[in-house]
Amino acid sequence: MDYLPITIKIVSANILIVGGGKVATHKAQILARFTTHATIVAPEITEELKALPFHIKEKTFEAADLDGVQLLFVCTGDHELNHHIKELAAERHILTSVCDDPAQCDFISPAIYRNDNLTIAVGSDSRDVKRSIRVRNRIKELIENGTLQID
Ligand SMILES: C[C@@]1(CC(=O)O)C2=NC(=C\c3[nH]c(c(CCC(=O)O)c3CC(=O)O)Cc3[nH]c(c(CC(=O)O)c3CCC(=O)O)/C=C3\N/C(=C\2)[C@@H](CCC(=O)O)[C@]3(C)CC(=O)O)/[C@H]1CCC(=O)O
Ligand SMILES: NC(=O)c1ccc[n+]([C@@H]2O[C@H](COP(=O)([O-])OP(=O)(O)OC[C@H]3O[C@@H](n4cnc5c(N)ncnc54)[C@H](O)[C@@H]3O)[C@@H](O)[C@H]2O)c1
Repeated sequence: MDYLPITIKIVSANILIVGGGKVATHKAQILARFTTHATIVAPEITEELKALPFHIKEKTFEAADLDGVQLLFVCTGDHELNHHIKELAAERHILTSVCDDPAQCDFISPAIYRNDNLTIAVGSDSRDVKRSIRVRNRIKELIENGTLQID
């Protein structure tokens, strides 16, 4: 077991997503359920991502974009670039998740079910993300059809 499940207070954290494609959009949509305070940097950014209440920097990533960042999602489609950004972030001790390389992740995003203040987060230590999503969906269904009581 390499990963400790914890919940992090992010309301005033400096969060950066590098990348503006399918995966970055997906991560940002989940993030937007928890905060309005994040920055996106990428030369091409989807319309769905631009519609979120985040700070958009439509440009190529530079090392200076990491200044002051506390939590980083590296989500470009370029494996080498992702690796390079992770190295820059490590020098700066920034907690980083790399979308295409679980072994490089300092943290991993679980599949989340949220009901008021109750959060159920399902993870597989990065081994089988489809299983995490499947189990989260089953729990959600059991709660929503009344089979699993949470009150
Ligand atoms: C749960 C969720 C949370 C979130 O993202 O916030 C999440 N991935 C989600 C979606 C999703 N991921 C993938 C597909 C396409 C599946 C398909 O092919 O059909 C979809 C579905 C979609 O996009 O709809 C594929 C995929 N995922 C990773 C890789 C790279 C690799 O493993 O090498 C590849 C393969 C790329 C490839 O090979 O092409 C990596 C990671 N994905 C994780 C989390 C972490 C492990 C969590 C755990 O411990 O289980 C980890 C390790 C790192 C991280 O990202 O934190 C979120 C669901 C949110 C929700 O439903 O609410
Ligand atoms: N972690 C996950 O949940 C998950 C899920 C599915 C896929 N993936 C992996 O994620 C990766 C990204 O996939 P995608 O579909 O989002 O790719 P994509 O091609 O849709 O998007 C790539 C993004 O990277 C940006 N980019 C490229 N060069 C850049 C630079 N120099 N600076 C800043 N941004 C730059 C582009 O502008 C674009 O917005 C793939 O390797 C895929 O295997 C991860």
